[in-house]
Amino acid sequence: MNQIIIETDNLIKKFGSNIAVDNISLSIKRGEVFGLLGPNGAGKTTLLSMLCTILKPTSGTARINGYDIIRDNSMVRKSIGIVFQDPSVDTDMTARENLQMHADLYGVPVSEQKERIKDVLNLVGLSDKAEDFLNTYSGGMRRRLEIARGLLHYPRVLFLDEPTIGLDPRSREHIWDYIRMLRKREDMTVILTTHYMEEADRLCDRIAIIDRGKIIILDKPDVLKGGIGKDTVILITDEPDKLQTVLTGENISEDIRISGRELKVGVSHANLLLPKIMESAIKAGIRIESVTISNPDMNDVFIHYTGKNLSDDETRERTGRVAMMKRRRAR
Ligand SMILES: Nc1ncnc2c1ncn2[C@@H]1O[C@H](COP(=O)(O)OP(=O)(O)OP(=O)(O)O)[C@@H](O)[C@H]1O
Repeated sequence: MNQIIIETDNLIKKFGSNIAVDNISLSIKRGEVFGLLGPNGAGKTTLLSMLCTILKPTSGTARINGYDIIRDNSMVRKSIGIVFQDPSVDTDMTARENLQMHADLYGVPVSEQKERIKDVLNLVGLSDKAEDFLNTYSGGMRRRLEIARGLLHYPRVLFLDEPTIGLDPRSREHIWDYIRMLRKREDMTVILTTHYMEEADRLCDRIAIIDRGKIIILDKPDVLKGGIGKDTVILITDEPDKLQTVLTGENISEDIRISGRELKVGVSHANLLLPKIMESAIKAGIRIESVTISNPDMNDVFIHYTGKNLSDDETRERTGRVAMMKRRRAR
């Protein structure tokens, strides 16, 4: 489990004067699910494309499964599976025909093709749909088939660029289950990019947040969430202004916001400070109607490190873009 399967050394990619990937060095362990988060244009796809040998680095290099991405690129390609953003299954074929065509492209020996196709279809839960035409598949099923296709040659590392974009919540859950199973059953390393913070949180062992081509922070989701040092205590009271004055006077927090009867108090460790907050309120004769503690989530982490919020407009816009792309392809 501790064996390093991906190692990058000062990887740089420039497009003219634009530095898309700016000196990235990182190590990823065998069997990890590793997430790359970042705003649009942060350099995630460029980094993945270099690791997949689709793009040549401007300088620096990386090793995957022991092979150098520049010197041994054909061995790197044999070690990896790729599922990139653009939906690319041919809808006029059955799932089996589609996999057959890709088994030929990947150079899977003919004698092994039947068994492998059976295996990967089973792995993504599409065995009973093998003879169905892909134009009858849902978006989630097509995505699962793309993952099956990326697994045909039994790669050690699977790259997933936005594996669940445009899918409904139930299909996303399905894809998450398959990714977890792959890691467990196949000891496969999975590198994924996503714009869904909850997805990254629930799925990834470690997450790197990238902005302007650089890794800003890299750690386990729990450490990232704990590290921004901010919980929010939400108090409902008839006297929010008075309570704010009391809490400020007691030096409990400088980050207190009032909205109607609600008082939001930003603190570093809510569990430790809550008794003190309640005690101060009681002493001042202020009645508290309810108390809730809100811990930081990955979205808070993302905003903290990038200053941007991906949870709303941008995600919706991207989802719409992919839906449009699919509609165009279907014509
Ligand atoms: N082929 C290219 N030619 C010129 N510039 C490029 C090319 N590919 C990417 N870039 C630029 O490199 C930077 C990083 O882009 P990249 O697509 O890697 O970001 P990203 O984090 O994957 O973004 P997104 O989340 O939108 O997919 C951007 O400024 C982009 O405009």
